[in-house]
Amino acid sequence: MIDAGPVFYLATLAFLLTVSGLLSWCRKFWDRRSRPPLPPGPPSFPIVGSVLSLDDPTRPWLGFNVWKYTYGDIIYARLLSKPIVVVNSEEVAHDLFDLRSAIYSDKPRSIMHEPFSLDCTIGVMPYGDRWRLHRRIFHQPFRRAAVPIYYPVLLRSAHRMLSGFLQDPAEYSSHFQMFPSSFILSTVYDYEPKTKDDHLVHGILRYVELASANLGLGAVMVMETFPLLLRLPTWFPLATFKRAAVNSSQTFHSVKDVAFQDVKERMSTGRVAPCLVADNLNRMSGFADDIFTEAVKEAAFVAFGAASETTVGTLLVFLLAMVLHPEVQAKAQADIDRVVGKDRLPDFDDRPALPYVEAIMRETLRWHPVFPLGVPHATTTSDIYKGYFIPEGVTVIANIWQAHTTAMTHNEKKYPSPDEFKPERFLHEDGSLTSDSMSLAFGWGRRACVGRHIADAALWIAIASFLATFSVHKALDEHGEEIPVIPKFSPGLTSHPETFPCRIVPRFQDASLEKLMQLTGLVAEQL
Ligand code: HEM
Repeated sequence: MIDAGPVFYLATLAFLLTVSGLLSWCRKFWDRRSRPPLPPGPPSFPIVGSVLSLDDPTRPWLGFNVWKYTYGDIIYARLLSKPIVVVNSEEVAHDLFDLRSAIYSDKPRSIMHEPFSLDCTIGVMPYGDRWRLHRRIFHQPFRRAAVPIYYPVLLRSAHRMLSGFLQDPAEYSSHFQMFPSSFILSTVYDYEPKTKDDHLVHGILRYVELASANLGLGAVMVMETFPLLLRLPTWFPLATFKRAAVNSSQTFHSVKDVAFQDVKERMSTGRVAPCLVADNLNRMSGFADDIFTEAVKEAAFVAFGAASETTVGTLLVFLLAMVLHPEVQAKAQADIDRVVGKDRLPDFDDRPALPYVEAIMRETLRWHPVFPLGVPHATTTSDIYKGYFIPEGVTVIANIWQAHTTAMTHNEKKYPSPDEFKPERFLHEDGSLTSDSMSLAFGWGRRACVGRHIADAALWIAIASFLATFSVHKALDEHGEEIPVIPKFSPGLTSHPETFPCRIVPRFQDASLEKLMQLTGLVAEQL
């Protein structure tokens, strides 16, 4: 008779586990043998994956460029435990994200999203019905045809930014920051913040700071590797991360609810200009269900974060380029003076007559894109591309920076001398604009930036207004000598120039606030 004691059960369990382990290994082995190879890539080691092959893991795009010369335009690697596919050419990016968008429009999952309420933000939402709903909510107010409605708001926001430069030129970053804060809150909530200490700006910025301070690559990797850390109670001494998550999530929900409610109340008295919240609620004509209402609240809150860092970063790149290239600045200013004159400031009607200013904007987006690696996508199913196997669920990164810079290597005619700031590359010999509108900087396919039309209008008016009224020069030391500017860029998902010394000087006559008010038409309370 068989003794069915504990030893027997343990032995049977061990046997079954071994057999199932062997079967699963055999299946994986067979799958691997029967499918095409993965794209080539750097060696991968246990735990760290291919991280050691990157010279500077905080600026991975530089390492991806180096990989390109060995492994080509499509690379497979592992960053710690995350498998990634790096796309290193515009052609491959177009093939995958545009032409196969049904497969390449998902976003990588992370256990960090939900604790910080990032699961409510469209940019990292999985490809599916919830994302579609959010995308429609954004598309309605920010589609190309709707953007001219916001021209007055964009002009006002740009003019208020100019008054900031006049009053305190050294604080240029914070004036650039105020510009998107002002136009995005107007276009989303019909709300114009008066100062940078405004309660709504403050609340949203607080959330953005909390989330970005705690969601660095290192922290994410640690949490992904040891997910139990997320279960620590908030009172636990080492649970600072958990406390930050609770804090940021509370901020997210309370600020989004209050701001939304404010618009609804004003709508009931008919005092709301066109904006994301009102347009979407009007579209539902009183039939908005809870899911839709919540999605509008979330999308409205998220718009600020999406618009703010990208717009500020791009304007900082513009300012840096002007300091380094006074000849470009002077040429643009001569054009503006000729077309607009000195008695008024540029407006959107002047845009077609100012191709050189347009070319400066495109070159700014090309020279140093704020998303050097775009925003990563993921695959919904496996795929085979150019004979390589692309696994399901893999993170797919478009090396936008690479697509810009090494276009020289692959297409000498497109962006020769890519490190140089040359707006002329976007102009024909007769001075008219080429068809290259630098759409690359806004991503690809179904997940491409849904705010790109308003971003385009905002960047243009900010650049044109600045050049019309101010010049930026290198700062001077105590001997009157120019202080050299050595460009340094921040690491991270978004990258922008670190603060640099410069002198911003007015170029309009009687450079006073009164004169600026005359030129802009702003009244004292709007400054
Ligand atoms: C200089 C300005 C901007 C740049 C360079 C920029 C760039 C980008 C990029 C590269 C993406 C990711 C695309 C992808 O996943 O392939 C993105 C997504 C997005 N952008 Fe922008 N953006 C800018 C301004 C704005 C503005 C003003 C808004 C205003 C609402 C906005 C809203 C969004 C949203 C909601 C997404 C997520 C789209 C989705 O996942 O479906 N962006 N942007």
